Amino acid sequence: MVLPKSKNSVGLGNSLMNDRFGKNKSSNMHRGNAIHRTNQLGEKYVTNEKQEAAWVKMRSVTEQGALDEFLNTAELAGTDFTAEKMNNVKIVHVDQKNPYLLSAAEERATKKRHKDNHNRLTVPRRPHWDDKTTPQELDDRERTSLLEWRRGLAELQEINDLLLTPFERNIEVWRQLWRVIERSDLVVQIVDARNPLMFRSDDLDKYVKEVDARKNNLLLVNKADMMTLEQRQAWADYFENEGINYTFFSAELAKEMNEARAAAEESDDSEGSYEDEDEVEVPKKLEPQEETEPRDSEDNRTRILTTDELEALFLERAPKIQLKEGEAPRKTSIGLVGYPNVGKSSTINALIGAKKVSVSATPGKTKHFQTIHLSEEVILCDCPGLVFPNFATTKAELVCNGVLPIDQLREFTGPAGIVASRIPKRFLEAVYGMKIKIRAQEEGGLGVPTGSEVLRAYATARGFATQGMGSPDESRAARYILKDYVKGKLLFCTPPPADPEIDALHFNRELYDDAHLPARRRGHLAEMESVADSDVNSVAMDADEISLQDAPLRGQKTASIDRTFFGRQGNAGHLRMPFSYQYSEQGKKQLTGRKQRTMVALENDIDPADLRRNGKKHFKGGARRPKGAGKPTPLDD
Ligand SMILES: Nc1nc2c(ncn2[C@@H]2O[C@H](COP(=O)(O)OP(=O)(O)OP(=O)(O)O)[C@@H](O)[C@H]2O)c(=O)[nH]1
Repeated sequence: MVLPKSKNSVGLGNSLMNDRFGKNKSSNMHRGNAIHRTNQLGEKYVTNEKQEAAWVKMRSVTEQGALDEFLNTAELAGTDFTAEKMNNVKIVHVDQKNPYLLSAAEERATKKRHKDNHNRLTVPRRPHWDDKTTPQELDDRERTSLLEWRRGLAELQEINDLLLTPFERNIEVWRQLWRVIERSDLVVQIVDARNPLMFRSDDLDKYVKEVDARKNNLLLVNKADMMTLEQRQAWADYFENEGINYTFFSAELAKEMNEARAAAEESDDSEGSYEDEDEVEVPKKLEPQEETEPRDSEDNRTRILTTDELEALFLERAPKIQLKEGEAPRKTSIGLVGYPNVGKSSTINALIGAKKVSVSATPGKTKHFQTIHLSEEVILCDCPGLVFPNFATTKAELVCNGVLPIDQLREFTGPAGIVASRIPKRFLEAVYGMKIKIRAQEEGGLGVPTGSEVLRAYATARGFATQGMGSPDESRAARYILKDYVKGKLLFCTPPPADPEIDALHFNRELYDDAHLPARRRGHLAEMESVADSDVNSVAMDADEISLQDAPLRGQKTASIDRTFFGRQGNAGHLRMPFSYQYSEQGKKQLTGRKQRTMVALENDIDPADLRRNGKKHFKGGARRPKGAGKPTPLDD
């Protein structure tokens, strides 16, 4: 499937059209200096040097239309070309099975092909250069190297009929990565805990060692607050078996801890009242922790580090700096790389203890290589978020992993099918206050909802209707549900590879209990499970019974639907993240019960996942103030 082309898409195709048909014609004619290049056949040719704004050059290019892809490759190669009209349109027959998803057997076969071709998933290397290399020569070599790399991946994709992530194609972004690697003593790959291998490039680890064998790698499994202890244990086993240097971290928890610290400090001065978000009792004052008890090795394998511990780990894992004679002392350089949205900015924000980089759910915010002086010893190098080449089973999988954007989605049945198969029906019903009507097993149903059944139920419960026919607007429902899934409001963590395979539903079973529901919806899961389906039907909405034609009544209907479902304490809102972050300068000063508990949990060695389940119990008898809670580290510059 070719995604709709962005209005802002750049590329030679657009430029040619503009040149030819006059748009910006006069400016294009004077746009750049002539550059003399030589292609691989030794033929000389002249190009105009592009003089684009820095932000245009750094724009991430991941998916290109066929023409742009072709022209861009030609541009990189500096070749002339002729176009040929191709006629390779695939027709997909829609039958019972969702054509956008794989059957279990197909998935196994695809994964085997992934394994067989895994070593072909490389990152582009920066070509060799030395003092004698001119900038022009280096530029040419870099382009040639990138071109060869792209050709290799295109071949891999076509010959083996494999689907790849929409990997970064912009040479400027790769140049940033090359610089970050060259500069760093320790390269930290940040990945999303929900699917660490999807976001990891093991070839990047190899490349780091190729650049300089003394450099080290660290895999930072961020968003670990979304995992259960058992899940962290399983992944720790896997990483250890594979010899991967890893650690668990949660930028979200760390941020809450920073905020809680700052607020606790303020509360020392004034007897402030805390805003408690739920019914859990929160101690008014945190007492200093007497001493830190030694942690056992199991705990070290799976614990989620605090920011202080993470900084210490960086220094521990980075090689000792060996200065050459006459060389001035320098700080240890830590390079942070990863896909967009894995939480690089959040990790850096948590580390510096103050908001310096904007945090956003939109991919591709960090677009320039930045250095941040974290302390007297550590300097962080933040690389733009970039998608590494990796295999994917389906585009639907890429959407669910947040790698393909939801807003540009045209085919939503595949991703919705994945959500429906992963998140238990009862849990979806309890989260959204809806009844999912599924096809009876005797009529060919599988006992679990299809994506469409979930979407219809959601659209009906929210009053989303299509224009004209007024049927449930599944496409609109899909956008909401998929965004909730990508954000982690509907949680699913991929198990590590194992033989025999770990059952994913069992692996995730602890994520669908009452404690993972929004506070005001707790209790409904148990209630629902105890009520027979027929009884539930009498209070819940039924996709076939509710008319969605009456647009002005939609809001009222939605509210009344949810009230019916949830009784008097009904809540039509969305599930709140257990550790959702609402940043504001003022917000920092408002210590909430939840944030205070997070800090206390981390400082008192309580598993944050456990904390959510048994919140109140942990705080009986009072909690203590963390030792060494201090102000954030000041920046050098
Ligand atoms: N639950 C949870 N969410 C997190 C964590 N870290 C980051 N997030 C969320 O993930 C989203 C992306 O975080 P960012 O820090 O902007 O990601 P990034 O990698 O810097 O993204 P780019 O700037 O696009 O490269 C935000 O919505 C964060 O709130 C975490 O540890 N736990």
